Amino acid sequence: MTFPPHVRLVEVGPRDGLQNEPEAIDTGTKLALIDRLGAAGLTHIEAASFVSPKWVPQMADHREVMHGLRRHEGVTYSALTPNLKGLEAALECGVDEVAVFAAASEAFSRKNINCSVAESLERFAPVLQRAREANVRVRGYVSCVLGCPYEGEIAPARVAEVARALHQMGCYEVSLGDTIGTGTPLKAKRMLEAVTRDVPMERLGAHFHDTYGQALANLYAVLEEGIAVIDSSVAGLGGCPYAKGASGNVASEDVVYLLDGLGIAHGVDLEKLAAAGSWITRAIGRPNRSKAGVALSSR
Ligand SMILES: CC(C)(COP(=O)([O-])OP(=O)([O-])OC[C@H]1O[C@@H](n2cnc3c(N)ncnc32)[C@H](O)[C@@H]1OP(=O)([O-])[O-])[C@@H](O)C(=O)NCCC(=O)NCCSC(=O)C[C@@](C)(O)CC(=O)[O-]
Repeated sequence: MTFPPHVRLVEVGPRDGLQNEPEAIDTGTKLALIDRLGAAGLTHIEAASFVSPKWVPQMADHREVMHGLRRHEGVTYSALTPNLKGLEAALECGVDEVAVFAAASEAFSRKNINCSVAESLERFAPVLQRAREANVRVRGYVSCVLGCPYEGEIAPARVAEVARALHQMGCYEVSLGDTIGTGTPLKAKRMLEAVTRDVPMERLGAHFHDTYGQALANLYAVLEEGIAVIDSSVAGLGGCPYAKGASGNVASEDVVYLLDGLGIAHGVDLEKLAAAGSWITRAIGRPNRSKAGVALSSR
């Protein structure tokens, strides 16, 4: 059993965590959260999403968020950009990095971005081209890697195919999303085994939701295989607007606690992170879904 010596956390709370909130969250609250996350030592923060405000109203203030950032040194502030329109707007706002998002499920792709998987990949090609010209790195997501809310089981070979396409078109990293959190450790290992036949492990990240309480177990399983990039959301905020019933990402505080226990370096100050989690859940009136966060904050 060999764990990676260091894991990079990609904090997706301000985007994946907040995108599904039914009540409007003011830009100031989002900015204060992002600031606290940077102060806690997170080096990669997904801050906004340049998608259609009709589709995801909560992310409509993407410009204000990007312009209002109090930037911490060494932190990459990224945003989702599903097409050229989103990319151009994100570049105007000085985004450090962008992400395109595909799915391993046809039905989910249509619900989420209104096109087939093949069409989405075609749409991403000019996004990658333009981002390259602007010297901005592109991350790729594959959703539904361990199950789809519409199609059920997803074949690992299909996940591998989409991950390979994103990698080949120039995504520096491909994040594997268990969008609805139905995965279990053995399934996660098998999926990863299939994907790493086509994409090197060091180019992959794990993006697991915790709907069935399996996210930490799944992360442990893929850490054992060598995954060294983990997406997580402070206080376990979130859910996907196009995956009914899906709960938040694995909580960042819980991941940090797990990594500490395994002796894996991560560079995050757990106390500050837990304080950020308590603060945002109070600010938006949500339960804190991080067990470690709740335990630390109530000491
Ligand atoms: C992709 C589209 C735009 C296609 O949507 P569409 O309706 O097919 O596109 P369209 O080109 O026909 O445009 C429709 C309208 O949207 C506007 N528009 C078009 N593009 C943009 C843009 N970039 N920014 C702002 N506005 C935009 C466009 O200008 C037009 O405005 P109108 O003329 O009607 O006023 C739409 O389906 C969309 O925005 N989807 C976003 C879905 C989304 O954000 N989902 C959540 C993120 S993915 C996720 O959470 C999963 C992940 C990544 O976390 C991993 C995991 O857990 O699995």
